[in-house]
Amino acid sequence: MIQLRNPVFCAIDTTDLNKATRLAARIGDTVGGIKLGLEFFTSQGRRGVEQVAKASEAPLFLDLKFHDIPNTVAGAIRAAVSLKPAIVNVHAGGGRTMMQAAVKAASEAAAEFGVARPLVLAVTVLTSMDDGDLSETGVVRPVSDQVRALAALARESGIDGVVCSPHEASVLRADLGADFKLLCPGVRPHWAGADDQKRIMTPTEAVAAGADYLVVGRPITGAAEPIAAAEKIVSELPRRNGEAS
Ligand SMILES: O=c1ccn([C@@H]2O[C@H](COP(=O)(O)O)[C@@H](O)[C@H]2O)c(=O)[nH]1
Repeated sequence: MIQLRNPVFCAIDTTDLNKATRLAARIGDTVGGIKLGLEFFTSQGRRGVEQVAKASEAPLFLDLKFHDIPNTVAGAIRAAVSLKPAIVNVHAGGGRTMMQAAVKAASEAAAEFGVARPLVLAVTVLTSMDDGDLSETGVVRPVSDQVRALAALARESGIDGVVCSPHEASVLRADLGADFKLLCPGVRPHWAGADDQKRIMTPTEAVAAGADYLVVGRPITGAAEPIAAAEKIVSELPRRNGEAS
């Protein structure tokens, strides 16, 4: 269980350590959490993550989307847990045994390091993909069917929730119940462009569809006034139980 002031995680996608640290320090009081992903981690590594996390009180989503054999993913999750993230993730396409190994490694590492176990989420189909993109990978059923199948497999494997687009949130909520976490990138306020995202909704629509957490990057980080952009997004969302006013 993670406590957030609101459901918005700001994706800080940059290779620049100072920029990431400054933004995390400033935006941590506005958004619910911050997200660091492959671009930042590949350039700045663990030390970079530690510095950014220290600059902000906000919970950290370490979005490294592990996709490898079970033993390798377990080792990577173990290393990630020592950075005290609130959320980590793997690709559901890695399969049942890999997802089970990830959850087990997260529990064991949390106990060993004396930290809270992060939520372990599974990425279903990337929000940058539509039916045509998916079929080019050899998966010929519609994105929505593939997301449902991967989410069901993730839940059976002990995973806490999935990364999906807001388009699939309502059906996954109906399929998998209230406790299964739905984290949605592909979120765009009406005043922002889609960029490379293909399955998008506005923040308000995404929450109404059943998303627990929203990930918003460029509409905030690319704005002339990132804090004002984040405030605008957050202020339009309904307040939910336990969220700060
Ligand atoms: O399916 C997915 C999984 C992860 N992401 C990540 O979320 C952010 C979105 O950034 P925007 O700038 O708001 O598009 C980014 O870090 C992705 O790596 C995703 O978009 N879709």
